[in-house]
Amino acid sequence: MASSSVNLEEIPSESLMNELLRRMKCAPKPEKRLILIGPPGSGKGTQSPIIKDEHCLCHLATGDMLRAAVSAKTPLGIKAKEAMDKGELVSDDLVVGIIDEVMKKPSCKKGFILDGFPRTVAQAQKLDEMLERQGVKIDKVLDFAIDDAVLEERISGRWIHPASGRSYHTKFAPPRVPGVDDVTGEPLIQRKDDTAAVLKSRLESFHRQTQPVCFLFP
Ligand SMILES: Nc1ncnc2c1ncn2[C@@H]1O[C@H](COP(=O)(O)OP(=O)(O)O)[C@@H](O)[C@H]1O
Repeated sequence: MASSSVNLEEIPSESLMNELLRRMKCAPKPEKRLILIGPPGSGKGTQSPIIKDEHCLCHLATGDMLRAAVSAKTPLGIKAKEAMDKGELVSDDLVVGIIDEVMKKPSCKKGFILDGFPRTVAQAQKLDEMLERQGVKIDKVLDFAIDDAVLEERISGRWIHPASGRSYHTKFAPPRVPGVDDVTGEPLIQRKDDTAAVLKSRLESFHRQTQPVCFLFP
């Protein structure tokens, strides 16, 4: 058996124990590949971490990845920022490139949750090609069919912890301490696109470009 090059002595015992417990819990879990589709504020980002932990999957949230790229001012982030600020979709080729890469992460070995991808028919066709190359398929598509009328209150009260993507809501899911993340105590922020005006544009993009994707799945 190959000897590990990692010096385990430097890793805290609690971290080692937690990782061992996680591996024992995850080992018997079947592989699962899920797509979550729904309008902004429909609950994809809230439900994903719960599903991820229960089924030992990686959570691939294209919005979070794009926001990280924008904040790091990477070439990808600079290209994506303008569309995101307007609530429009980022170009298919940019997003397809991201997903193709991250799906290969070791943490996606048991499967993944696609949150916010595919968002166009072209992206769905590219996803089919990626899955065929990997010899895997989508097991379930969860359609968060929420009425537009309730989304503005959800979006305008949403606060997030940027580093983890954990989301809160001032009325429906308040943090234990106002304004700070329950786990790290770090400050929460509101997304630049979480305003009534930008939501209108995001909903228009959703109904025009993303909703047709739902009809691709039996
Ligand atoms: N698959 C995608 N294709 C194109 N643009 C995307 C995609 N995923 C996210 N984006 C961009 O990132 C923004 C935020 O995405 P996300 O966090 O999933 O927000 P939402 O709450 O609208 O689902 C979107 O409004 C869009 O500009």
